[in-house]
Amino acid sequence: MNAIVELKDISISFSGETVYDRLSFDIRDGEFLCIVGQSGCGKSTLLRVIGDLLKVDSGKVLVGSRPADQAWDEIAYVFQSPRLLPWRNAEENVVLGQQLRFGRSRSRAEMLERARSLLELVGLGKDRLKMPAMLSGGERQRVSIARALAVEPRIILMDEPFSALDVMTRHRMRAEIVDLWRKTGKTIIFVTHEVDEAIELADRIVVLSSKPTKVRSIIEVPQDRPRNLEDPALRAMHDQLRKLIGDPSVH
Ligand SMILES: Nc1ncnc2c1ncn2[C@@H]1O[C@H](COP(=O)(O)OP(=O)(O)OP(=O)(O)O)[C@@H](O)[C@H]1O
Repeated sequence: MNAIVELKDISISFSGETVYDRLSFDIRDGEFLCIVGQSGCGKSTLLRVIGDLLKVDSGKVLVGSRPADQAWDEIAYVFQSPRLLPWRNAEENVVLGQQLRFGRSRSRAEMLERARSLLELVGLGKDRLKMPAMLSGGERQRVSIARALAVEPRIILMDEPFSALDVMTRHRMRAEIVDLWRKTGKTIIFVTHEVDEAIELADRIVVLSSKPTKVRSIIEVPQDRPRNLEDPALRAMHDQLRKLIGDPSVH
């Protein structure tokens, strides 16, 4: 499979402290990649580097074979908190994402139609006119996923998108994101501090070391989805990942 993101020997320091020390790995086109590692090892920073919100001190970041600063149109973000405008209803929030990306090159009617079909896709067809305050946490996060899809990225960067949700909703959202990933064929790069979440979702799991951060291991998860985390092979993977991460606060 072709690489859609290539990180080559990237190094970053903040105020003299090295975060990445020649970190390298590739992300495959269309894969669901999870990134795990100790708190503060640089998982979120990696998404900012791929999304060109942060420059590297040295090394190369290629997105779709282009330097990251020329590839912003390939990417959309879903953050831990949905970041919706409270005075715009669900569909207008999805329209706004498109206005910011496409400006006047796309008509309002087109943007509205796309917003509606994506809200339908994420299960909010009937809620499209609700204001964010009238939506549950999971529903708000679904709006932010629809907003990300609306700008037609090839890659969606997700930074612990379900960690603020209650346990039941979190489990449902995991199943939904796998379903959406299958339907849309996007590449998903998903940061999590929950080992089981990574095992449930990923094609591959990148385990980062603590700082100065390198790739400690890349683990393939070949099992069909939906996955039963009680499967002995997945239990063993869970233990292996926890050992590799080496942090008691990572579940
Ligand atoms: N703009 C910045 N200025 C200074 N230090 C920064 C900046 N951004 C990140 N860092 C530092 O870089 C390191 C990596 O941060 P990052 O948020 O990427 O970690 P993380 O693995 O996502 O952590 P967590 O799991 O706790 O969310 C941390 O030590 C953090 O303090």
